[in-house]
Amino acid sequence: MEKQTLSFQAEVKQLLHLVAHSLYSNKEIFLRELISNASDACDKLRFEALNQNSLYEDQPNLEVRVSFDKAARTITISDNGIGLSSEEAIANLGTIAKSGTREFMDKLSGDQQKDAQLIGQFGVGFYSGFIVADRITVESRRAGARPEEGVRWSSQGTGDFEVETLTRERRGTDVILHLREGEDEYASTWKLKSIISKYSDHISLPILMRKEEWDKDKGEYVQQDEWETVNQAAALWTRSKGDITEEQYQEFYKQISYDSQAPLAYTHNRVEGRSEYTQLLYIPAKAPFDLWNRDKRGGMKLYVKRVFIMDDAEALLPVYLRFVKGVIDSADLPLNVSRELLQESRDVKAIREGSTKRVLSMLEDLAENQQEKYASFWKEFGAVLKEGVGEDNANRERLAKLLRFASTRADEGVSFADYVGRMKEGQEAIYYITADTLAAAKNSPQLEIFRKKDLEVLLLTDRVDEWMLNYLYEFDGKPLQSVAKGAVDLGKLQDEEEKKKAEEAATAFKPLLDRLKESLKDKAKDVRVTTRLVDSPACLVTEEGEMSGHLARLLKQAGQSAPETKPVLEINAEHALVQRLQDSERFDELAHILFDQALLAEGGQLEDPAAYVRRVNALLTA
Ligand SMILES: Nc1ncnc2c1ncn2[C@@H]1O[C@H](COP(=O)(O)OP(=O)(O)OP(=O)(O)O)[C@@H](O)[C@H]1O
Repeated sequence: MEKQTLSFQAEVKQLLHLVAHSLYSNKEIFLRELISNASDACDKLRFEALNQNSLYEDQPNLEVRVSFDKAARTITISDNGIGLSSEEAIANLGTIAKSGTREFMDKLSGDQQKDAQLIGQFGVGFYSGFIVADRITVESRRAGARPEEGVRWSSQGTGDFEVETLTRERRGTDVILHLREGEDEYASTWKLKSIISKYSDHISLPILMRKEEWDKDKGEYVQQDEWETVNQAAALWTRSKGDITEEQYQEFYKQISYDSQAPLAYTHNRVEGRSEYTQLLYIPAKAPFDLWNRDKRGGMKLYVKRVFIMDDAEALLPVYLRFVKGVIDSADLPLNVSRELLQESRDVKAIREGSTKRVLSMLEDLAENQQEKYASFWKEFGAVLKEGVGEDNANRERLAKLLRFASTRADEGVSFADYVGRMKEGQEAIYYITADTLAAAKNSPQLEIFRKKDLEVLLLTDRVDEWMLNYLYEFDGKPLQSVAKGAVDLGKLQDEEEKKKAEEAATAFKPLLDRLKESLKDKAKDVRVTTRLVDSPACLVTEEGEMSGHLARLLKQAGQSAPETKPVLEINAEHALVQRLQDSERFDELAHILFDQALLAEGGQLEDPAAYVRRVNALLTA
């Protein structure tokens, strides 16, 4: 192939610009990224060679070599992994194949610090070489290809790159960084070694560098021909816990997660028994930018007997734990296991169940012993954990204990157990209300009687709450009851006198109720007198068993159809407005205003806002 000049994909150009402008605060990560790619390339070779042993050619020992040339001002990262064909070099080093690239680019704010963090999460990979290099040359030959099928790729990291054919005896890849002006400090054994031990110690392959010896005559260290291994070269999770430092656990996490922050918690175990595997699971401190994308599940890496099998092995954990990052290394699965096979495997099922339990134990431990950490976990991932209540029957009770809510007592951090502990004598149910925002929930008229009687009500404002409540009926034998559904029945908490008063009011107001029903027959299913209101004249409630107004609105917003159910209008017989209604000449107008205001108060939208404004204005000018 003649030398060709090709243009980078638009996203790569954008990314390169960011690499040069946002990542300078942590330059040394380039080495971690390139060593990680080299190690991935060796993993890929080992995997392909399972079916084709000849790919090893005459070099069965996989390794990464890091070297430098002070005079030429270059650093070279070499591996004898799978290598690249010309087509692969063009495709893989000219574009970003990752899904979600667009979405990622849209998130960038222009604020360099924030963007640098996001880029960290996304992983700049190969392109991070341009942090310290103003030209990168890649020389490679794919395992199994002929020597004359090698490729040289080269770019200055701006608009385009060059590719040409190359004859190369060795399989695998050399990445040669031509250092930028002022970056010469990286061309040093000491510097490179220290970066490797900081970031890449856990890489399971040997990373080799040339030995150096002190030359008395020259008065400096001189490179020898001999190479030495400069990392531990044992996959971190295979080592015993006692031999791993906190820093090493954290560094490994950063490596697999692209998160620049330390994890919130982790657990590392060797599981024996029916299924044998090692698990190393981390809970991040912060939610990634694409947490809400249920299809994006990049957390878990699967190894079988230390051979890397796949990234994003979603079968290893349920969807609601998609924020967990980590590694599973199975001793039982076949090496040629595919994604499809994983779904059906009994061993994988055992791993999934075991890992789910481990994560839940880790969370329980935080909730019990490190409440601040748990609160911060909850803020980041609580809403995702709630999905588990619907999805994971087996662990529903454990999950329910981990839930935290706002309530009329505290704006956050209330557990069911806290609530139950504070229940009044005679209180039989756990009361809750759902709304779009905390303010709307707090100010809802439906809460008035509960406030008056000093009964705590949970305020649920996550979108997933309504859905979750379809699966959660009770906690600790106490039913969950919406304060906006059905007639309010405080049971033993209501005294006889109140009950009597309500009944009397219902009889006395019968004619008024009949008129209201007639006026509002297109809007309200029923109109009744209630004791749940103290300060407000009216509110809307849903019949027991019907979909709440809040959920119906959420579904509509999401473009789904919701059954058209009419709410019940409840009125406060003691309110001045209701009293005035009795003998008003503008009965019909007032009736509609009463209904519309009740709808507004619960966060609903008026079907005909203009008519509402007209009615109110007519009253104001009357
Ligand atoms: N040393 C290498 N040997 C073989 N292929 C490589 C090597 N380095 C990079 N590549 C190829 O180039 C692609 C792009 O690398 P890059 O580091 O940008 O992204 P990635 O490795 O896919 O993702 P990430 O680094 O975020 O995990 C890789 O997927 C791989 O196919």
